[in-house]
Amino acid sequence: MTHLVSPSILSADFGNLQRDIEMLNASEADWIHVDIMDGVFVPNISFGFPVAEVAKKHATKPLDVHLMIVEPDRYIKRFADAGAYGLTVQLEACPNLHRTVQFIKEAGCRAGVAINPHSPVALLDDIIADLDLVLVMSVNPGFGGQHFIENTYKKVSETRDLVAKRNSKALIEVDGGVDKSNAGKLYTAGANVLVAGSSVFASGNPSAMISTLKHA
Ligand SMILES: O=C(CO)[C@H](O)[C@H](O)COP(=O)(O)O
Ligand SMILES: [Fe+2]
Repeated sequence: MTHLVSPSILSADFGNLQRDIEMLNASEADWIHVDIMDGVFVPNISFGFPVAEVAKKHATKPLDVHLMIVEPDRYIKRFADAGAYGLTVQLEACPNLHRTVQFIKEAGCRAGVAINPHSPVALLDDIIADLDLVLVMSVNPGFGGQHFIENTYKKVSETRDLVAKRNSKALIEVDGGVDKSNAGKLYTAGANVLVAGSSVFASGNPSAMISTLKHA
């Protein structure tokens, strides 16, 4: 079973971003999670291309870019050019999701789709075979440091069942409120990739916390 950790730089120190990314390079982190928020799809604005490019410049690990933006098709090529390894769009932001997924692949990136806490896993039924990643949101997107929603475990196991049923190769990622208290249970439910922002960067020893999450 694949167990990866993707620390979110949303919780990094932006005054010392290079230092924090070098810490991630030296840690057991597998990917680096980059949260793009537009203030329209979500009620918060995080950062855009310049910060993603700094992440790419210093990171030795793949960038796992999570687009919490409306009309993501307009920006897929630019994030691919900025060095994204994976591009994950929100299902709720994509009226033509199949086309968006093809755009991501044509841009040379792994294609991910995120579902919000209120969106049923069944909405992925006819797209999951085309995906490299499903991101099950365990908070309402827009902010770091929120409380983990318990219904996520059920959704992760439903996603695992759908991946098997549709013979999909998609990894299952969970994002929001992930910490050492829920990481092991998420892996047991079927998660492959855990995103963690505040639990990593607010801990006294981020690198050790990444290892704790990876081996939970
Ligand atoms: O997509 C996100 C928020 O919308 C972030 O990736 C997520 O919240 C990570 O932060 P934390 O681990 O602190 O919850
Ligand atoms: Fe995220």
